[in-house]
Amino acid sequence: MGYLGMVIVALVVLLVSKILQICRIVFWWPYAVTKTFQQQGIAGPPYSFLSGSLDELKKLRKAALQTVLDTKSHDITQRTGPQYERWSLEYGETFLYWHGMQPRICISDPELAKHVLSNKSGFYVKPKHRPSAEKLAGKGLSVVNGLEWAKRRRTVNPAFTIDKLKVMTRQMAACTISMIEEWKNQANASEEQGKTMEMNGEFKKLMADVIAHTAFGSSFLEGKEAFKGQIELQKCCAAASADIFIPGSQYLPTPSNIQVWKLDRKVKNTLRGIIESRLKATKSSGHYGDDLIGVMIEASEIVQTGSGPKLTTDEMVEECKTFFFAGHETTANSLTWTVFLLSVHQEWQEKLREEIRRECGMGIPDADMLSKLKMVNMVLLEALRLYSPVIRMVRKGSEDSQIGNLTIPKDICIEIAVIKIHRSKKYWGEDANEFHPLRFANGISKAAKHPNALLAFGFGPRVCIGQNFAMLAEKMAIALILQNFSLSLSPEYKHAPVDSLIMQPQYGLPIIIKPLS
Ligand code: HEM
Repeated sequence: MGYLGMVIVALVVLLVSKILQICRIVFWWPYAVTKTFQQQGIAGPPYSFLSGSLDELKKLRKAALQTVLDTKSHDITQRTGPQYERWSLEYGETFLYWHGMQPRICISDPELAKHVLSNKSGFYVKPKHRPSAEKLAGKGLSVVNGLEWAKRRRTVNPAFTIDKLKVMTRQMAACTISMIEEWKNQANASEEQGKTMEMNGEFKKLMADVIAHTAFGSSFLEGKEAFKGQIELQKCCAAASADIFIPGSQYLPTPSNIQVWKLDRKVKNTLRGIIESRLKATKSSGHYGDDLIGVMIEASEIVQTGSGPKLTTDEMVEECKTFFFAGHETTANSLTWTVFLLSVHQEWQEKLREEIRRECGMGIPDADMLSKLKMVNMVLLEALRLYSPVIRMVRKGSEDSQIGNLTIPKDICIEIAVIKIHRSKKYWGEDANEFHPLRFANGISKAAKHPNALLAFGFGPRVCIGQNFAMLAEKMAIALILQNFSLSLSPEYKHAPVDSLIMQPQYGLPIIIKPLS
């Protein structure tokens, strides 16, 4: 056989092995996975070629989006996670479905969730995001695994110490006061009795402001510019996440990819600019600053003395993106749902106002005063339970593993249905779908029949690093708002929570605000 013949044979062998590999993934793998779980008594919606269960999922979501719920009903799973209701009814509490080509075991038991999230044996890692989602969240703390994750967590942790949070509380107050002043101007200029404001938009602006100030200090204006780009990216990614993903398609110059590339470049360049000018300023002043980039630069400087983890400028850029991605929409929406609940349950609005006046008077609250607002805390937790911004968490076993009675082969994703755990009657009682903040009177671990039934901030080593920050920012906002305004739900409001990566009100939250004398 000549040289050309050998090349042709090699190419044919390569082609055949590739075809076999694709057939294995596309045909054999779904069959084998389904069989493995059937043998363990686990069923689920049937697998369709390439799209898995996504077509059915899309249909369920589309139908759910047409509905509007009763304002007083907090039983929202039918709208925000219709697949959980339908599939657990048809196939049982634990079921298998296909997120495209990716098999997912869906669990809704807090003990199983605890096992996965505590990750004691290091088995369960965060699965790789689709490339579009990676552009959004960055390749920062919330997505990396293993040693890289440990290094990032160690580096960013000092940004959330009590001392740093106290400094940040003052910035939170300043941002919230500027929002309140604007509301007062608008309410006073309004000829009606009370002014209608769309709260979800207001709280997104507020949280962008708070995070820009706490992350970038004096460079907050440039920071806000970067975040604007990231909000645009989020819209592109939310649209892409429901579609089938074809590996490699992210490199094709399609109009949506080109838009994502441009936005990503803009966000990164702006953040790089902020970090580089801070590096220069730090060299001349010797001060790092109390904000996130100050903390990260300080951590990188320690490196040069050889005793700590090094973070490059690009890694810092990724962490800034993560900080915004993980903290902005979550906190803004958590605040939105709290205000919604306080407008529906007027008696609680009164109770909180009394507590705020008692502990903080009419002055600007500080971190110590905020820590005394027990009832505000309970209401925030109940809002996080009923309207958890993060409705699911996903992990992947890097080895075969055992969860309860189930053997889960390596590479199968485990989806924790937070929304279902949060309203399980088995753990929360018959009033699981009702607003009852006093269930948290003795703390989170005593509120339900399982100490870890509240998973709004996750659990285990990867628990939300910003949870104290978020609770402080929310308490500050609630305290200042209730000191100054009474809130009632506008008749225009449509109760339509939607899962758009983060749970939010589909048509916003119009609230009538009346200044208090
Ligand atoms: C009410 C507001 C918030 C909610 C409900 C929330 C929820 C969560 C949840 C559920 C996780 C765990 C995800 C998982 O295990 O898969 C998480 C992780 C994370 N959160 Fe939050 N979060 C909030 C606010 C914030 C804020 C304000 C920040 C930053 C300022 C932040 C930064 C992060 C980061 C960096 C992670 C990843 C931690 C790691 O993987 O080590 N979050 N958050």
